[in-house]
Amino acid sequence: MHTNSAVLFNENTSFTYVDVIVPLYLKNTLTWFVPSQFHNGIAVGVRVEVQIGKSRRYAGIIKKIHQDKPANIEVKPILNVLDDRPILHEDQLKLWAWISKYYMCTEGEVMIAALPSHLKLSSETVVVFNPDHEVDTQTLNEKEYLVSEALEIRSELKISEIQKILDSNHVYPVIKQLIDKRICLVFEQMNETYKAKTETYIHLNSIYHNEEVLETLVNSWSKAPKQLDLLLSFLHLQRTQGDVLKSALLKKANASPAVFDGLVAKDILKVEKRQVDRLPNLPKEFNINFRLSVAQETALMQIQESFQQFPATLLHGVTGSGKTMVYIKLLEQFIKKGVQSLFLLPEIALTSQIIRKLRDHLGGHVAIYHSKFNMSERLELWHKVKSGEVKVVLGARSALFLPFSKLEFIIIDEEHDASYKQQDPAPRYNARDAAIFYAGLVNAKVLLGSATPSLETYYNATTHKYGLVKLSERFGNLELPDITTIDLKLEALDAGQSQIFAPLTIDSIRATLDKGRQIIIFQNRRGYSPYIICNTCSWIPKCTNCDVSLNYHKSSNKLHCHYCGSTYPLYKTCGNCGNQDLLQKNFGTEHIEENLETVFPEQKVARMDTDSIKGKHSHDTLIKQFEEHKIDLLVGTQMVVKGLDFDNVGAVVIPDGDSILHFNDFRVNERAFQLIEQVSGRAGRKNEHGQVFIQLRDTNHPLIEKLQKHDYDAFYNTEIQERQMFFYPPFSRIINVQSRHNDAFASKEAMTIFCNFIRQQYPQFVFGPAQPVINKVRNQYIFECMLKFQKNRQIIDGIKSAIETAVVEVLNHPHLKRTIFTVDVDPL
Ligand SMILES: Nc1ncnc2c1ncn2[C@@H]1O[C@H](COP(=O)(O)OP(=O)(O)OP(=O)(O)O)[C@@H](O)[C@H]1O
Ligand SMILES: [Zn+2]
Repeated sequence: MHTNSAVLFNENTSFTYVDVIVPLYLKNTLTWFVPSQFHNGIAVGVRVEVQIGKSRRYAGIIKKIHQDKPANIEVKPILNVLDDRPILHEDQLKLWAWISKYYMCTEGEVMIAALPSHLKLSSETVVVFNPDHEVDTQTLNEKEYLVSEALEIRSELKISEIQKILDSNHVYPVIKQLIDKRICLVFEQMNETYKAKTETYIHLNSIYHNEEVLETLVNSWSKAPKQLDLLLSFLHLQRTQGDVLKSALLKKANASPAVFDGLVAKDILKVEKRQVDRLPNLPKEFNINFRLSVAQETALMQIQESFQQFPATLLHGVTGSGKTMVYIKLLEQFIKKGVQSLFLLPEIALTSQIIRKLRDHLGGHVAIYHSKFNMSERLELWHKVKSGEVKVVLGARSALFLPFSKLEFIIIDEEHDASYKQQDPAPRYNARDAAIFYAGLVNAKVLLGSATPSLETYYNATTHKYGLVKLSERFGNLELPDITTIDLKLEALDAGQSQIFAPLTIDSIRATLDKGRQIIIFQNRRGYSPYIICNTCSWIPKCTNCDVSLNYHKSSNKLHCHYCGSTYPLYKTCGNCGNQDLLQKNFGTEHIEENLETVFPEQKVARMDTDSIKGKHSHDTLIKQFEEHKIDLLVGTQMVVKGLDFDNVGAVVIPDGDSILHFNDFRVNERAFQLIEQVSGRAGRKNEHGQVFIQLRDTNHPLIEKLQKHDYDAFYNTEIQERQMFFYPPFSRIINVQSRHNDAFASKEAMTIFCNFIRQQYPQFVFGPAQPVINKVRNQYIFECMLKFQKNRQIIDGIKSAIETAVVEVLNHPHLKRTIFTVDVDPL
């Protein structure tokens, strides 16, 4: 009975509760009770340790503090407060909430995408020992020491194992400390392959920091005079230069590594492997050593005027017009004002080229947020952005989630790029659109840049929802390249030397090479040949998990599935009729590379696609080699298209234009125009006029003439009419829904029930169920439907809630409960 009276007593005083976001797929935000000892530590944006279920623990983020006891459920207490101040601002949480609502995912899923892994902890988290960090054990308390010692021996531990080691469930604060002290890292599969560059620094064992002890050591030195010499050189260097690099020490003392190792063995010198910032810490200085052209200057002024009037402005500047220089000028102004800016780029365009350019002119004011950088660096940047120390962040879509304190300017370069949209997993958000929403929240100005804007953005600009500024000439008054078509109906492929290029194309390539200029060959397909087909019965080998045709890769001499990565041995005979007459149809980048090597044996050929950059040549190395003219012919996929700036490209060749122009999607024309105009735009950017050669059969395709005139407006005017006629975006909104199940019938039934449910309410909006072109991936059968409807707030909200109800409805059928639904809002 006395327990009851205790509760009664407490209910008179007010209880404090917190709503907490945890990095999980959970439909509803959960609520915890805050024990009184934590009352002073809690705030919105602070991480707390919470338990879900019997044993799983998470570091969640406080979203709301309140006094409303949730009805009908037992509320558990939070276990710990992990931060002494919020790790993000309330505006960030508003952005999370918007993304979750708009893109129909949970805030937990947004949290997973938004936070660097070092800020996310859960029972499943694995922490690893940081091999590059010398642990100064004196700075650790007993618990931290125990864990760091265990980590050093075992190199990785699950959080549950750490709980055992400490014989306590309260381990999150200890782990947080160890992360802050850089002794442990949170393990992430993705980063395994990335090896940060390290340099070896030397320290004196701290017992010799005491002058007397050091003197005794030196004076009583007997054997190994070379070691003593080295030690003295070290002491000298340390006094004169501060941090001592091992390489510098050995050079100065002219000593061998063995002598050095002797001093380490005696525990006199200590070795510290320090991760080198790939980017040197540049001074925060400007170096604006260029002048804008008259056209650029005018554009700059118009952008500033437009900022007074519109929340977002489109800079529509042709390829090579120098949009980057205009961005740099604007960034300079915002930095000088003391406020922050965010420069977003598609991941793949985030190369050392653009990084170099920004840092050349804006120095240490620019920081980079890149998935290639290690996790400690990302955590450090997180804090520097929050404190306002960092003024400009250059990054891909996830940089939007950084905790800016006074963000006033967002650049979204190559705004048309589909990789701003995250495909898988959820949140399936478009960082461009989320950035525009966020800018509205914090009152920042947005500049969208592109030579080939998306239809949606150009529509917004021409209907005065956004401002529009044009930059219609290339810098240095260079002309845009000439586009020539090579008609494959008339020009047979060169049967002798090449099954890929027509003789006319080869002649044109040769003429360009003879002038000492470089060439880019664009083919949007990896591998050797996209598919193999039986000449007798037309059988095509397919992936048994994914129902897509397999691609032959010569380097592995195997057939590859580009969807699930499975490989298959090469077929010698047809799997259907047994005939041995198998043909390779079409060609991928690998085949082109090989072909060029045969036709141009004297020239250096290289390939840039996701296969080639995994190996010894990284994306950046290839770009650098091409810049330095060490490569004559560069074959590549989309990767060669994105915003690259080379000075000596004489020609761009597109060997298979038809495959770009014919594709089963309502955005085919937009994609084709963007792709061809962008890849063409890599030619003739400096000095001399560039050429583009497109091999194709469909030479009368209406896009070709518009491309030849580089007439975006003509393309837009035709395309926008078609969109209106067929009620596609930007005139309508689309949500795609897919069902997946390892049983084909179940998947179809699930989608059918789903569609019927939505149809009851919105009969005219549902298109489906349908089987997508690729209808089996990783042994899951896929069915889909498209919901297409008016851009009307009420309808959109209605449809979204109907989708949620319909999913629940389907999953209520016992035999369908394992169906996976994915919802893609504004799919690309
Ligand atoms: N004002 C200027 N002074 C000196 N060089 C300039 C200036 N403007 C542009 N350039 C040079 O012209 C080239 C093209 O500029 P930039 O790369 O900014 O074009 P862009 O508009 O971004 O093109 P794309 O859309 O094709 O990526 C670059 O090498 C750039 O350094
Ligand atoms: Zn497959």
